[in-house]
Amino acid sequence: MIRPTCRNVRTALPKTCPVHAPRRGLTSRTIITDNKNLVPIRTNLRGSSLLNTPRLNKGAGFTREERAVFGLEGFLPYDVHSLEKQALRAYNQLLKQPTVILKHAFLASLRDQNQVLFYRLLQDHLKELLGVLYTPGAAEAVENYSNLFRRPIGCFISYPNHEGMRAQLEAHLQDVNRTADVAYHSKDSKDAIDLVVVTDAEAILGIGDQGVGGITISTSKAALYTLGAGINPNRILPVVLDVGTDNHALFADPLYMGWKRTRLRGKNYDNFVDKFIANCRDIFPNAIIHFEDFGMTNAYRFMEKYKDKIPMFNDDIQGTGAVTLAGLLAALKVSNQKLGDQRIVIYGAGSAGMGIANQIRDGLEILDGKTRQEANKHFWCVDRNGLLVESMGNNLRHSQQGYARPDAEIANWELENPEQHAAYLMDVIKNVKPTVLIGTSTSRRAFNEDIVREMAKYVERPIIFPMSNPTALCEVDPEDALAWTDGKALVATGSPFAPVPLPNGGTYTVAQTNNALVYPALSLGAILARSKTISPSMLMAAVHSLAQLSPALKDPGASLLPDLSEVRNVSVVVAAAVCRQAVADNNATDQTTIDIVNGNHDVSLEEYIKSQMWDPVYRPLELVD
Ligand SMILES: NC(=O)c1ccc[n+]([C@@H]2O[C@H](COP(=O)([O-])OP(=O)(O)OC[C@H]3O[C@@H](n4cnc5c(N)ncnc54)[C@H](O)[C@@H]3O)[C@@H](O)[C@H]2O)c1
Ligand SMILES: O=C(O)C[C@H](O)C(=O)O
Ligand SMILES: [Mn+2]
Repeated sequence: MIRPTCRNVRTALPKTCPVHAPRRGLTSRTIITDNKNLVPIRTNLRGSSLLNTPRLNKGAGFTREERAVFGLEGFLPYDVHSLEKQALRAYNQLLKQPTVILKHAFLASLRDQNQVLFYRLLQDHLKELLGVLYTPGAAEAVENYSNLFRRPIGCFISYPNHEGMRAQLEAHLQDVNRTADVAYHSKDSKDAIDLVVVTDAEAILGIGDQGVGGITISTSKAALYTLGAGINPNRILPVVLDVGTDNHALFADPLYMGWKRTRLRGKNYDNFVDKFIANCRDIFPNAIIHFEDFGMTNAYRFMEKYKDKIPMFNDDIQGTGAVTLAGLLAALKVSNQKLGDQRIVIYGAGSAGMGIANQIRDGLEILDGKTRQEANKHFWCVDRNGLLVESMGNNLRHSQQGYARPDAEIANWELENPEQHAAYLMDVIKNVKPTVLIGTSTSRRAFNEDIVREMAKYVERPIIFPMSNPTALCEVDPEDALAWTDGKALVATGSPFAPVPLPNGGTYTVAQTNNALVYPALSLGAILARSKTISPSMLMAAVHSLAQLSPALKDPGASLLPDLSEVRNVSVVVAAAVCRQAVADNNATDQTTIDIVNGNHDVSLEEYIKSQMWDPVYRPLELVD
């Protein structure tokens, strides 16, 4: 039980209300005891307006008293149903949907009707439904966005309307503030948004440019924030920046709903994104900005520009780097190896690939005391044109440059196809004899039998992480990787896979190395700390805390990382590590969190984090004029 610790109880609330205001003059958050779900939400909506407001609607769950107060009796069938009963009905309806895409559409429409029920249904069946809502189901939903469209969710910032951008964002703020939720909002109306998840949809998962349909990746990531870290869904703004599309199929589709122009590039694009960031900082000054699925060059440029100035991160680069290093550290525990002894091949040197390299490189520097130059030598990065080598010069992207190998290194290699004047994956495997092979190439089945068997010739426990999403783009099926290595490979994938029966009996549980195991907690920690930036040390704290939760540490045959359906428990631990690091680095500005981390409070950090997490339950409603 969390005891109330702040002194100024808000007078406007009933005496029993467990809400305590922050001390004056500090930027601390409201502390809510574990009775937070009893705090009423105030609204002036009644009748069908209330039923049509998903964040307040309870449908058949409205009590008799609420039906009387809010004028609902004539709008609802008589019987009052519990949330459990409603969730059962919704689940039965979902099961009748024959395909993943129809299940996804059903969930989207439920989210549009009754927010609590949507999250409750998902929470009750998380393992089963994650693949529908998130990867891989989200990929199909993005591709089919304009055809399946019913009602918009999220925020659409379209270039042709750029002059009205500020007003459009302010309209979203007003929309949130219209339902003052005193359990989560401070009095400052600008404090209504904790998190902005933004994509420009140029590189959605591994399926490329998806134009306005990219909103579904922002809304799916947002839902995972709520399910995975209890971030209040009404305090997250999912955004698509519609800057046109270079996807010909979308152009040809008469039902396409985005801006039908080729993608904006150059100065106008930069100004547009900068203006978006500036507006967000002004209108939602406390919000973390999560960048998702931007094209590689833009992803790195904007991350470099803002990461030391504002609380932002790029999930594909930094979130993916963090989850992969955590998985790798767990795998090395199983194989009894040191990070500093690894030879690492990254196949697909894009946003995710180079983000992974950067995070492992940071690990080599911090954990093994290597210099940057020494650390870089542990990597061989292979892209479309083969192994990255120094003579590629200006053809190398900025983020790839430190990792290019000297040309002299491959001069004596016997290449499979010497006429191509480049070393490809098989050449690298034969000559480097890597211990770790990571796939972020979107190249389906690129780790074929020859590649995997060749790798396994030289290494006792090959570590193979085919990270590409969705499932169909995975570089190797875990079942194959295990069969070709006599069950010795340590495998983890980006998309979910079923456990694999092993040749010698037993099964291998395939860890899902998906950034969803990290980003919800990373942001939750940063939100609670109100950290000025999301620093490398906060990311490293997330890595270590996640790696320590690896089931494989206790049982070498178990999954390398906790199951994604456990993400809510994982997030408490990881967010605590992130908060502690933010405080240790003087990066935190929230006085309550600072006090708790420093032990100057009678709640533990973990208890406090749990108390701040939003639960899918019906809260009381209070009618106001
Ligand atoms: N598991 C996770 O958490 C996670 C996170 C982010 C991205 N991903 C996945 O990683 C993949 C890449 O995403 P990204 O954002 O880095 O995209 P990206 O476009 O930035 O990078 C892909 C890179 O792969 C290269 N490539 C393409 N075909 C190749 C081939 N045949 N051989 C070698 N290289 C090839 C491209 O040139 C590019 O550099 C996607 O499938 C994405 O879903 C997974
Ligand atoms: O969305 C995911 O499942 C992970 C990642 O961000 C990706 O782009 O593949
Ligand atoms: Mn992504």
